[in-house]
Amino acid sequence: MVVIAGLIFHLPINEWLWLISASAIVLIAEAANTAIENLTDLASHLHSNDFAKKAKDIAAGMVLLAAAFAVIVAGLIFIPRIIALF
Ligand SMILES: Nc1ncnc2c1ncn2[C@@H]1O[C@H](COP(=O)(O)OP(=O)(O)OP(=O)(O)O)[C@@H](O)[C@H]1O
Repeated sequence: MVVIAGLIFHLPINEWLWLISASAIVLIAEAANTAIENLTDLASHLHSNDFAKKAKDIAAGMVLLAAAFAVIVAGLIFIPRIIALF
């Protein structure tokens, strides 16, 4: 959707770089989160453990922060252009 919107609005190269960077950060955070979840399950042997809970919650928070950053970047780029359409 972001790529299609970027093509429709003919974004300049610097804004494409922000969008690509934000998307890459989300994918990297998701990959790190998945790796941490798997390592945590391995280390905790799938048993309930406070350290395992904290590790998974912090890793999930990392993805949330990355997603929030991507939403802010996309909002700053697209909201003024969408408003200008009306
Ligand atoms: N071994 C554990 N001990 C204690 N709490 C755990 C443990 N494993 C998971 N939890 C808690 O359950 C929540 C969900 O864990 P889960 O492994 O399903 O991760 P998830 O964030 O739902 O992963 P996914 O990315 O697959 O959706 C964690 O955020 C954590 O709070």
